[in-house]
Amino acid sequence: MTSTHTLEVRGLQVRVNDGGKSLPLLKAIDLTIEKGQVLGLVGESGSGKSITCSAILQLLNRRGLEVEGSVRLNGRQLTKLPNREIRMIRGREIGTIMQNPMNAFTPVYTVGSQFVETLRTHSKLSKMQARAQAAASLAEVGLSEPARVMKSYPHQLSGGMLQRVMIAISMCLQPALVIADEPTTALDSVNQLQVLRQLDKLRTEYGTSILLVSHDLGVIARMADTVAVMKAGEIVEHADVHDLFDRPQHDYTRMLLQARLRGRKDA
Ligand SMILES: Nc1ncnc2c1ncn2[C@@H]1O[C@H](COP(=O)(O)OP(=O)(O)OP(=O)(O)O)[C@@H](O)[C@H]1O
Repeated sequence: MTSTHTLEVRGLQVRVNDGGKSLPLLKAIDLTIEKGQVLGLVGESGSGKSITCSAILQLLNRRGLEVEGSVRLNGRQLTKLPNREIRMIRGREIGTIMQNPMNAFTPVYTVGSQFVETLRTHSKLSKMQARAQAAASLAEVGLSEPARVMKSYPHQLSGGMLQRVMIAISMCLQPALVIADEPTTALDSVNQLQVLRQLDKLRTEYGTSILLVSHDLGVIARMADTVAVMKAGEIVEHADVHDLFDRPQHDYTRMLLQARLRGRKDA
């Protein structure tokens, strides 16, 4: 059977062993994302959004959590792959953009050397070719002084700049899927807008599918094609973005939307 989805998650369960008792963190969730589409994942704090991202990235088994179910990327089952293969898939086929981009970089190497190293790990580019591509890509994401950015250490750049470096890496590697977990939460509104624009470019120009986690329903309304709503480790509603905002089916979704309206009035 051939899959038309970039990402297809079926019956994904995560359980934690707590003093001999096995407690569910994710309760058999299903998700799909089509090529070039953005799936927004929303839900209150602790509902399981980050666990979902980590489970898709195959990062949980080694943390002593029990994981079951199926995760397919362009039809290929990721759950049974050896670590070496998964490490190559992370970066090359699945890019990540996280809330705190500082964690994605090693503090003691320049941003340029880490960018070049990442490109060379996943391609056959020479050092010079990789440097040229990295600089061009930094300019493409709107960083006006690529040479300075390349020479900087991570702590010398702002969060918004580092987020855009992460996006620039994805633009070079053109992964099938980017997982963006609260990518704009730590940014001011100008940087937020720039990062969202670049994420949008990633999907329109490169056909990248994006799993976008955000507690900000304004960001979701602007970016997502479909939305999945999580509550206590379950997907309670998965709908087209317009249907979700116009005709929410689940009480919990209605509550999230009302909380947003209240937040706007209070602001
Ligand atoms: N390694 C772990 N072991 C045990 N429980 C965990 C582990 N990681 C997360 N949890 C629990 O799983 C639940 C879901 O956490 P998760 O971080 O996915 O929530 P979230 O929806 O991303 O929240 P937030 O919006 O605050 O980031 C929480 O109750 C959390 O305490």
